[in-house]
Amino acid sequence: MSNLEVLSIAELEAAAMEKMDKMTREYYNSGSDREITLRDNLAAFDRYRLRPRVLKDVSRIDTSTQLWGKKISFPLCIAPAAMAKLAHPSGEVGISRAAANAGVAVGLSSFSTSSMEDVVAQGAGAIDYAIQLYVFQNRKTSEVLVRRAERAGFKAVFLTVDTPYLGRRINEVRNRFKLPPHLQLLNFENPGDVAVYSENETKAHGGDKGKPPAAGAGVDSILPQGNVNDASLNWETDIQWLRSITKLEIWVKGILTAEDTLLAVQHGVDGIIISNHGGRQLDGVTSTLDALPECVAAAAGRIPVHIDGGIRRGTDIFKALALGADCCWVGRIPLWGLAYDGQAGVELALKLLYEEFKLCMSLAGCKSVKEISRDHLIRVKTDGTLARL
Ligand SMILES: Cc1cc2nc3c(=O)[nH]c(=O)nc-3n(C[C@H](O)[C@H](O)[C@H](O)COP(=O)(O)O)c2cc1C
Ligand SMILES: CCCCC(=O)C(=O)O
Repeated sequence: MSNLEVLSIAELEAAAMEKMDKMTREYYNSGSDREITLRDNLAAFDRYRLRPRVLKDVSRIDTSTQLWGKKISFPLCIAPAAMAKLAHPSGEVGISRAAANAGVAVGLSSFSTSSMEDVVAQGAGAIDYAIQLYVFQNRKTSEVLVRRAERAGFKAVFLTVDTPYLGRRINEVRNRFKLPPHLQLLNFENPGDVAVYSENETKAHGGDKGKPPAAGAGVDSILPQGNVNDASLNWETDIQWLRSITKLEIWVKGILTAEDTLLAVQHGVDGIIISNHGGRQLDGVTSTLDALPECVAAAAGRIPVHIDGGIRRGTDIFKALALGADCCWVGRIPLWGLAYDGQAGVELALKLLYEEFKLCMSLAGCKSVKEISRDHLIRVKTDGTLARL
């Protein structure tokens, strides 16, 4: 496989699989429980076909769009995903360099294995960054992180709201997920913020294979007891709390309904990301593409609506835009790129997606992203017949 030329994201995924150890591969790729949502995120895109228009002079195509007042080369950015150095030593820095070369924005996980300052430095002002935020029981941990991101030049906070508790990913428990000792979570400053367990403590935390694993023996074992995600997070007080500690744009990541879209608008958030955490949280929730139309209708143009989950091809980006998304984000693909060939692998992934998207726009008769509309799609019903939107 590794000797073959990688010509699609599917081939990149296959090539990356050979490069990762079992713990990393399964941590990156899996979803929660039966993985119904993980699979449906991808399948949803196949429930639409394209309705191309012809004779539209597509000799010049503009794939670009705007995000945070800056041009991005096409509507596809890099979603925050934890611990990229499990894939490759260049980690989030490699991803950031690739994104800067491709002209797209980056979301950085709270749990990155490169420091936020190092990551932002790679963009040299050419691209923008969002810091993804987990709100911990010790709010000070989150506050310090946000203030540091503001100083480092991030443009937005992505408040992840689908994780009051982490979903149950069987692989993490079975593989006794643990951050290898040579890696560190570099966005945390105080020793008690994240847990670095000794061998004995790891056992006490569920690492003893002879015994059933303790609750929280998955990836959340990197958090110390007493400072896990704050499950009391709520609309009534916490957008306001976040607003009181930062001037950055506040985006809510993890919305799947019109009701929550309306609440996001009412609470003055700057944008939302339709997301189910890549099928890693509540299994059985709707695919993000299926959730998108009701959220777009509820937002009614008042705030930008972005989407992540299951995007693997240029045509997927096109379909999400046709259903009203302003921009798409990818989580696993950059990790696969990194595992395959470091920064160059991420660049390859972004190039493939860019070229596929551009070709799709051309062949569907769209000269600019603004021209992509619901009229370019038709839905495949369960009985196989087609229905206009
Ligand atoms: C290995 C991995 C780690 C992730 N870590 C985070 C994280 O730290 N914070 C967060 O908000 N989302 C996290 N996500 C979710 C992504 O931001 C995104 O929602 C998801 O990956 C999109 O689905 P896709 O992988 O199909 O593109 C993670 C996803 C993966 C696969
Ligand atoms: C405690 C780390 C959580 C990372 C994450 O969000 C994920 O694995 O999906």
